[in-house]
Amino acid sequence: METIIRIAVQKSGRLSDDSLSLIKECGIKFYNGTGKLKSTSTNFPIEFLFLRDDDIPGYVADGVADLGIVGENELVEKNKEVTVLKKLGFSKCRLSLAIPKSEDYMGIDYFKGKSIATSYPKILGDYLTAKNIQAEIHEISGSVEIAPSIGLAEGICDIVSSGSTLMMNGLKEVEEIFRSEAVLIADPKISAEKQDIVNKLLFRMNAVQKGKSNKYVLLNAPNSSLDRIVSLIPGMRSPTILPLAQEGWSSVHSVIAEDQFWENIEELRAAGAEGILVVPIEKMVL
Ligand SMILES: Nc1ncnc2c1ncn2[C@@H]1O[C@H](COP(=O)(O)OP(=O)(O)OP(=O)(O)O)[C@@H](O)[C@H]1O
Ligand SMILES: O=P(O)(O)OC[C@H]1O[C@H](OP(=O)(O)OP(=O)(O)O)[C@H](O)[C@@H]1O
Ligand SMILES: [Mg+2]
Repeated sequence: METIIRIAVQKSGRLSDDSLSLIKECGIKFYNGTGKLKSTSTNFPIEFLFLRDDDIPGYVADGVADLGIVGENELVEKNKEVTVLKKLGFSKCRLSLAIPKSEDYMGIDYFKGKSIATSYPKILGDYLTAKNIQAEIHEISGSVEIAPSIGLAEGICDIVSSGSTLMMNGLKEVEEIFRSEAVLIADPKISAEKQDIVNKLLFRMNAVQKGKSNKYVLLNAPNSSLDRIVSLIPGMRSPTILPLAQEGWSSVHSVIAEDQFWENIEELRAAGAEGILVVPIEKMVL
């Protein structure tokens, strides 16, 4: 029988769209119609399980799924034996302590003897222990931001991204206790045959991620500036240089890192580059 791997992804929520887009960008085709909780790819030996994110670390640790995509917050909270293969760069958020806007806050001692509502009792408990704060942790599974206004707790510890949910509920963020993003996790006891398939998937994911974090750049420059320009955008091996129809000018093609983009462009212009085009890269294999 053909070996096939299983990946657990969130059925619907903050991780779902980016998880599925990443898999599609890896060229893997599958059906994910509403209500379908299991699906097999038509062109890659992988089966999908669509689950609540809370269950993903446990399924992977138990070997029910070989891989999973989950937030680091959920992974640390569930404290299961899994291997983190890769940070995925999406669903970035933080776990923070928040209190009613009207309260004065002078520091973490504020929480001594207070009650705090959260869906992350382990992460919060470990944090409070490390800070030597005794507080009562009130575990609830969702809509945590409502807790202070209904008298359930004095503060909360929950996920924050833009901060708008806190604001809409009359709360202010006072301590960030954990930073999170989506990660690809694996069962540490995976077989060698399955590991081969995982490696193929990782190769594709790396190519997609590298493509996203780099740009293809094309520009024109006087030949006298070429040395300087080549030193600014050395590219993968070295830039391509093609002569323009106009005497004394060349076209330079190279790759630059997205996060150095604006700095590079300024320096390239100062070095005499003009007609600069920057183009997205779909995949990049080094
Ligand atoms: N506002 C946000 N911005 C970015 N990432 C977020 C945000 N909220 C949550 N996340 C990340 O996405 C994960 C899933 O969040 P979501 O709100 O979809 O979970 P959920 O409601 O527990 O879903 P499920 O029904 O699967 O249990 C979180 O554990 C966190 O890592
Ligand atoms: O800082 P913000 O940008 O407002 O994001 C934070 C909110 O996002 C998440 O909830 P989500 O909207 O996913 O709904 P849920 O509570 O149903 O999971 C999280 O639980 C916070 O409540
Ligand atoms: Mg959940």
